[in-house]
Amino acid sequence: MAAKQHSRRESSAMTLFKTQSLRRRLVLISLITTGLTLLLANFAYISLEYYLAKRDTENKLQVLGDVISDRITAALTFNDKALLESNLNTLQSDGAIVRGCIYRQDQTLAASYHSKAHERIDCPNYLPRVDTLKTYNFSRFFPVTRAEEPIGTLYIESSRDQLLERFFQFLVFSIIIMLTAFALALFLANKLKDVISRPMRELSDTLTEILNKKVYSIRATKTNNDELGDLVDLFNRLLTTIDDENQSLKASEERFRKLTALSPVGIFQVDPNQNLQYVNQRWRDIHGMTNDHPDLQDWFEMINPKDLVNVQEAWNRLVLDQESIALEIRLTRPDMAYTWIHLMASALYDRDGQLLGYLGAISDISELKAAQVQMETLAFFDPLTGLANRRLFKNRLVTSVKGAIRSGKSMALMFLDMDQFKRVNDTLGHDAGDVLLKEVSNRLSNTVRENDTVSRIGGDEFTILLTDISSVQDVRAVAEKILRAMSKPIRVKGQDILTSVSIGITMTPDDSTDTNVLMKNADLAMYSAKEQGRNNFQFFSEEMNHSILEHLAIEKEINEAIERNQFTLFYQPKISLFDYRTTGVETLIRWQHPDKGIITPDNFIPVAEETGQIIDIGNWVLEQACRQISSLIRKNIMPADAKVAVNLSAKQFTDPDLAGRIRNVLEITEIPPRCLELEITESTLMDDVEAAIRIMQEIKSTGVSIAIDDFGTGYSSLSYIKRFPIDVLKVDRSFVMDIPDDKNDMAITAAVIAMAHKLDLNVVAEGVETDEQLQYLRLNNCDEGQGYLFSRPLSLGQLHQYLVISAERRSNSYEI
Ligand SMILES: Nc1nc2c(ncn2[C@@H]2O[C@H](COP(=O)(O)O[C@H]3[C@@H](O)[C@H](n4cnc5c(=O)[nH]c(N)nc54)O[C@@H]3COP(=O)(O)O)[C@@H](O)[C@H]2O)c(=O)[nH]1
Repeated sequence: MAAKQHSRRESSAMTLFKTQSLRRRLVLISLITTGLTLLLANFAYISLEYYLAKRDTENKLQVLGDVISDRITAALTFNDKALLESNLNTLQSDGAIVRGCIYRQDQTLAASYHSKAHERIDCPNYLPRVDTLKTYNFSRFFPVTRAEEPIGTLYIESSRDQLLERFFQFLVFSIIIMLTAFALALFLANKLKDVISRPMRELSDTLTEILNKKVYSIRATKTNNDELGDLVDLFNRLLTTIDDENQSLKASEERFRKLTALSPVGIFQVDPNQNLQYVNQRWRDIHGMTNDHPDLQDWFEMINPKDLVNVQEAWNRLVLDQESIALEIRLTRPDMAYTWIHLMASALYDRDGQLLGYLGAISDISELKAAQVQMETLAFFDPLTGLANRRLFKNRLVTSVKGAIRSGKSMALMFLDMDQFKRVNDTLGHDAGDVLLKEVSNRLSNTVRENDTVSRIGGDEFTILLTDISSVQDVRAVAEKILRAMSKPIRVKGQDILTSVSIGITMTPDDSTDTNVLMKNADLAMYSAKEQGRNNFQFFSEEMNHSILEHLAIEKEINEAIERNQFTLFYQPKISLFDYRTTGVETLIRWQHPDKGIITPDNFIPVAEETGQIIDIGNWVLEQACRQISSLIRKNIMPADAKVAVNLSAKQFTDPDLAGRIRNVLEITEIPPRCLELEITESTLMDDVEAAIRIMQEIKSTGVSIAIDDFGTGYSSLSYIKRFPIDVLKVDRSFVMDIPDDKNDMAITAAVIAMAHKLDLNVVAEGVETDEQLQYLRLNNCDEGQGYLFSRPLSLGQLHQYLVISAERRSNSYEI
């Protein structure tokens, strides 16, 4: 308990001490240290003094006692009081001796002495016992002996007063010294205060000033070069560091403010208690808020109810798990404007990882969303016709097939391709083409039910999905309805245009349930409809697939034929209808198949055209024909002004290397450019008239001639023919073959010849087989003819022979 009280007192004293100013504590410590040191020193000194004085007195008593006891032996034996007293009186020499007493052996007083200063202190009549002797003086008993026989006792008592007086004097002296030392300590402590406490005070004042003024450029003054000076240096360095950091913090804060002010993004900060702490102007603009201190609750109230749950969940993740969040939110602003925003936010920590709040950025994505909607519309709908596009069609096809499988009903897929759309586009322009497409789209949409999907999947290609089909008859009825709808003329740019479509139809699940297969089926059926003469519909059949397989087999075989040099060239002469000279030859390829014999080009050129193999084949034909005919010309077997005509396929015609290739062939085969003529079908040229003109100009720049092949079948307009840089026009065999039976064809043939002459073109009639045809052509001034009447296509050897014979006949003036 006492210990507890003691320790409590001690701790409260310590607390009191610790709360004192440093200066006071320094003074206290100095005084306590000085006081304790002096006290201890004085105590030690006094104790030593006392001990030494006591020892001196005792020694002195011993000496006196020994001397006197020795001297008084006889006097005591004889009880000579006077002598005894005389001996005792020697004690007078020592002022400190209080009394001296001599006792006989029977312990009675024999003689006594006392100092004058202690008259009242007499010797007791009997020898006092040591334990009963009550005196604060020093005293001692000495036995008096004679022949070692005790005969009495000497008692001497010395006063302590002198000792005490000396002690007292010393104490007074010590106190004076202590007080002086205290004063000195106080003085030194004050000095120490100046040395230690003042710089500290100054540091503290500087710090207070910095804190009050918030000016971190203030520095403490260094007055000492000691440890305190070092402390001031360190303090100033610390201030410099703080100042630097403060400056950089200010700069970064300024940057942040400027950035946020200029930011196209709305920036906000929320404190850990979820109060909106800061928002920039852009944030206010996006939210249409003018309030200086917007409230987070107000912001939450702007959120579209459809997004509220999402936002709450994300917000909880942010504030509870400190997870970063990013989400798109719809807001209704105070001015009722509907806004889409993109919000990103994450927790903000200080350097020590203490949560400062949440920082976020908001951008207005309303325009982006609108564009997205527009893009989605564009992504799924054809902008011209408003019909579903290929992508939406494919989605619907997948869904419809699944629906058909589920419901057990049938679905029909129609693939429609407009007949001759390209011609309208090329002749009347793209605006007209657009009008046509829109009208066709309308008619198609009006022909089917609302549940059915009409799509425009390419330029002039459409698809129709007919769902819930009960019988093939229903599909047939729809296809017929479409053909009927298309048969009415469409008014475009003041002209009535007649258009038609070719329709391929496939059914699910009967034909397939695979959407890709269905697409392929419908496509095949559509091509079949085209082949059947257009403006009709065809249902898919397995035979169509077989023709595809056959197609693939041919493709493979063509590759082998190229590798194994199975192609050969035949030449069909062209004859002048004025003098029956051979004006040239048309090169016609043949395939010498090892198993199937000679295969004519109609059976492999279309496949080679589709697969692109025609480029290699065509290049080979061009080079080989030029080489062979050049050789015949050089040998004078072929007339020097005769031409070799080479057919160019559509793919070859659009090959960007064509002109270069021609130049190269002319060079390596050494055939004069005027001896080479390229035949390009009318339909190839009409695919893209402007491009065709450009390519033909390039071809013409090589010096070779161009002939339009199969003229009359490609629906070309006279205005284009006028612009084509061509030399020859070949009237298609289909017009010649019905001469003289078909008056129309005859009239067309005559008109074409006349028109070609007006355009300064040479006219060649194809497929001349009969004399009547020849006569009619001659009558109409057709320049040249080509056909079985003159010669079938000939091998090189046969041509050689033919030319030799013709030359001979000519020299014999033979005429047909
Ligand atoms: N791109 C290339 N096409 C070529 C090449 N070689 C030929 N062809 C084209 O193939 C088509 C068929 O040609 P082909 O079987 O050789 O038939 C030609 C003649 O044999 C045939 N002809 C000629 N005269 C008559 C005739 O009096 N009666 C009749 N029934 N047929 C006749 O006509 C074909 C030539 O026609 P054209 O080319 O229109 O002048 C054919 O389109 C060839 O062009 C080639 O190397 N590359």
